[in-house]
Amino acid sequence: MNEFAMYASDLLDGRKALVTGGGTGIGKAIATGLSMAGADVVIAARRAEVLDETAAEITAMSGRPVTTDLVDIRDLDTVTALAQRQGDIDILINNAGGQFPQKARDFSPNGWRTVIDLNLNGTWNMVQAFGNIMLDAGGGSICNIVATVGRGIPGIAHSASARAGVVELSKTLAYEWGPKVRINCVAPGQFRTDAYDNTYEEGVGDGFVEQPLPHVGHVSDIANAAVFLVSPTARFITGETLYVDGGLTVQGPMSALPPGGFPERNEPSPHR
Ligand SMILES: CCCCCCCCCCC/C=C/C(=O)SCCNC(=O)CCNC(=O)[C@H](O)C(C)(C)COP(=O)(O)OP(=O)(O)OC[C@H]1O[C@@H](n2cnc3c(N)ncnc32)[C@H](O)[C@@H]1OP(=O)(O)O
Ligand SMILES: NC(=O)C1=CN([C@@H]2O[C@H](COP(=O)(O)OP(=O)(O)OC[C@H]3O[C@@H](n4cnc5c(N)ncnc54)[C@H](OP(=O)(O)O)[C@@H]3O)[C@@H](O)[C@H]2O)C=CC1
Repeated sequence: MNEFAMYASDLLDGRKALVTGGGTGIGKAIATGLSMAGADVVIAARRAEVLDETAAEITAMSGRPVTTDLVDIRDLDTVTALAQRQGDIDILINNAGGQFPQKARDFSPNGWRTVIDLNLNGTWNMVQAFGNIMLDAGGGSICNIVATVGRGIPGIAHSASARAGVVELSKTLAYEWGPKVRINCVAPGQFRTDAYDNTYEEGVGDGFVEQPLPHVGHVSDIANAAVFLVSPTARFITGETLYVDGGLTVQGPMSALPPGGFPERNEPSPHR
């Protein structure tokens, strides 16, 4: 079974889709899913060589050309320039993002700002630039890739705050942009991408056996959720966040620091 071919190959025929961070990991999987479903896909990020390699790989699988373009979502000038080049999209996937794990008490002012700037302001830059064009053109669909917010995510308080902001932004714009632009989020649980493995210490997230579906997700699980949400199949869904997390947010360990990363949790409460 091809896990990226869960939909009809003409589901998104005639639609143009842009995926930020589409060269690697989850973004690459979403771009693959969109291309397999018949969309004309553009992948955009900062590293041209990575994008070019991925575009060729996707084309080899789907048989459809994939375009690459450059953007730094934190840099509004590059976002505006991208919107001028690729503004005729029907579908926008805001997947570019990331963070570093650290206890909140140790965040430097610049560390906090950097993660907020990437995940909240960067996503906003893209949403406004392309959303405005979609509104003028008559419509479109946006999907923001966030994280499993709602229970708190110890170890990445900056990113959890930014992602919660994106969820609330999406709900708000679902109303403001209502009849024309649908906007939803996908919240991934734990996905062992290269970036994940390079960022988190061994053992982090190993408690997934305690979640209802006790295994790590496959990136195609996110791709299939995102393709569904931006497709006409989800035409009556907007302002929603779809958790693709094996039930982690229902029951499971939510810390992005290694086991024992919060030794102060073992101290008795002063009950102040
Ligand atoms: C995972 C746990 C599983 C349990 C279940 C929990 C539920 C799920 C939780 C969600 C898990 C999310 C997973 C993923 O996102 S996987 C993909 C992961 N990969 C990444 O996120 C990599 C991307 N990260 C980065 O590129 C960088 O971290 C950054 C976002 C900061 C951007 O880098 P940039 O080069 O622009 O920034 P600088 O290096 O200039 O740094 C700016 C300031 O930030 C401070 N900083 C940077 N890295 C660290 C660090 N590792 N520790 C502490 N501080 C850091 C840096 O020092 C700068 O501040 P100062 O100027 O004050 O020094
Ligand atoms: N893997 C997981 O378990 C989870 C992941 N997520 C989120 O899902 C998304 C994808 O994660 P994943 O695939 O694992 O990680 P990756 O690091 O592989 O994906 C991030 C992508 O975003 C691009 N990117 C980063 N910063 C910028 C920027 N400033 N402008 C444009 N593009 C940028 C990167 O490309 P380039 O460097 O070339 O710009 C990269 O392709 C991220 O937002 C991540 O935080 C959320 C929860 C869990």
